[in-house]
Amino acid sequence: MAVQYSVHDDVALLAISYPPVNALGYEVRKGLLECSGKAFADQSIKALVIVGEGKTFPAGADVSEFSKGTTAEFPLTEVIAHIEAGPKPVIAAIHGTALGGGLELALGCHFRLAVPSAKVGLPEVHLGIIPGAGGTQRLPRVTPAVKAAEIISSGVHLSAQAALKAGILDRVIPAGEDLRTAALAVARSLMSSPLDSMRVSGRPVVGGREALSELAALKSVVAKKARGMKSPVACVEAVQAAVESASFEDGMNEEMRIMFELFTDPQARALQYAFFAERQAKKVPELQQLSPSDRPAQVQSVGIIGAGTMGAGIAVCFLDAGIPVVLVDMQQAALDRGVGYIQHTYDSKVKSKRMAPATAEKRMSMLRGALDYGAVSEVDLVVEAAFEGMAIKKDIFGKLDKICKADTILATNTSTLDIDVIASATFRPDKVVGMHFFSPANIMMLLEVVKGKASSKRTLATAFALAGPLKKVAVMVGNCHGFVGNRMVYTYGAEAVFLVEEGASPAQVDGVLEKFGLAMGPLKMSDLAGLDVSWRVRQVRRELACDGHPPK
Ligand SMILES: C[C@H](O)CC(=O)SCCNC(=O)CCNC(=O)[C@H](O)C(C)(C)COP(=O)(O)OP(=O)(O)OC[C@H]1O[C@@H](n2cnc3c(N)ncnc32)[C@H](O)[C@@H]1OP(=O)(O)O
Repeated sequence: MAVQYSVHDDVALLAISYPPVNALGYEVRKGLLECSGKAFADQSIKALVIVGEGKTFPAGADVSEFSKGTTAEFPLTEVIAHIEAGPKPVIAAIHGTALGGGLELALGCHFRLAVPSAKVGLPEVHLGIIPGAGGTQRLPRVTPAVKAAEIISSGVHLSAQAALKAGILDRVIPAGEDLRTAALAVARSLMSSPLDSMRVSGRPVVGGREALSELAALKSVVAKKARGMKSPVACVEAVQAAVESASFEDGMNEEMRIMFELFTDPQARALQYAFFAERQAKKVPELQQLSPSDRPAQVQSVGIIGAGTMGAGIAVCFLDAGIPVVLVDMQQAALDRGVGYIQHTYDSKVKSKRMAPATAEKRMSMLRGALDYGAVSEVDLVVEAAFEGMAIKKDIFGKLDKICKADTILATNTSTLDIDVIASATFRPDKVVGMHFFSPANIMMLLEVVKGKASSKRTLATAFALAGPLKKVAVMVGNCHGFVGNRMVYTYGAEAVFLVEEGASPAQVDGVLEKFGLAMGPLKMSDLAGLDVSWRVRQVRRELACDGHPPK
């Protein structure tokens, strides 16, 4: 049973049990409709509570159904309308993440209660769609329309406190208090209250038509940032429809029209594919069911060799994850530049109010600069981010092997070079692995974990597990020239250069691709990564080339 029904005196408790995230799939929607109908019809029941079993309130509609077409059976919009229109108060008791359809369900309830650690949001925009079960119409009826549009178009997850402040939640219970007990008490306190004012759909849009000029301004900001993505703009338009429509029903019809248009769009299909692909990438067969000795090592300190753009960017990733860093460079000037880059990164976050000054200070206090390898002798992991040259890398790894404690994992950030050759410079090839970050390392999400022929499961599992705290998407790749990311970039970059050779200006080439939606054109990207790096890579590719073909 996807929804379990239990009676607590005069309150019915509907517990959604549909692992892993209680997504609102067919069985859940059917269960909610049946169980709420049963409670509404039972004279001895005076109120209902909806909770999620396990780790969360529903985290959204079941995205896996989108391509199967089963969302049309017991549509979520109708389930929510049935609950909202019902004759008895329904309390949403939220823990974990009430996202997308989950928050839409809660907004259809008459009271929203949450634990302090709960998060809520409408992240549909990341799947190329808009909240299509009333979210764009109900959210602006509990929080100002412009704020609603910001929340929906950004897909941000709000903390329980922020959601309470915004009017999205009605109460946050103190930490440690039992959610179900608190929800049952709220249900009892509301049993004889009139329901009309508790039905969000019956309320006016917060801010009314005066919000329209601010919404228009927001739409142009969002359109600029969206770079061709349709859903962020559509999110604002759906909220505009809430303001402009004569009734809630008219607004709902417009939401449905926009949703229908986006639902089958290739952008939505691609983003939904990416959603599942990212999760699939986590499931590396050989790293499933690890024996205790193969499980990831605790990484409590990190050494980074090379204070250039990559090294400094990687240092920021670890500092942000709360892991102390020793940054090593052989040149004082280079070390100063690297530390300066890190300081500048935090200063700009503080300046733009994205980080509290105390947090920035704490991160900087976890950074130590050094001019010799001896400084990393005791760290758990070293990430080498020196120049892209095999002789340099082998020399560094040989030295690290002698200096570092026996169980230190040695990772290289090489973007192209053979991990096995680098590992051969050590007496611990099982503890050598590639951890290839993409420039700028503290911003780009992808982390290639490169598997050498001797890399042990524990080494690979450690590098892979770091993706969590580093907030990266890790992908396990084989050891070949350029791995996966750069093999794609070579072809893409080469075509860009051919266009320049044929007469287009670099600005034109980048401009067209940026207009298409890329954050940065390929030629700007080469500038950022360093033209010297590309040059070195081309030299190696030429040396490795066989009969004029690129290396395998
Ligand atoms: C009509 C409505 O407006 C339309 C919608 O509601 S669209 C859906 C909106 N909701 C979302 O986009 C939320 C998507 N999910 C998430 O952000 C995250 O999964 C989460 C924050 C809930 C949990 O994160 P985390 O703990 O890191 O677990 P994560 O690995 O992402 O997911 C766990 C599993 O749940 C699945 N899952 C998560 N959300 C899902 C969803 N909405 N539908 C189907 N499966 C989902 C994942 O595919 C994964 O399955 P797997 O173990 O088989 O690979």
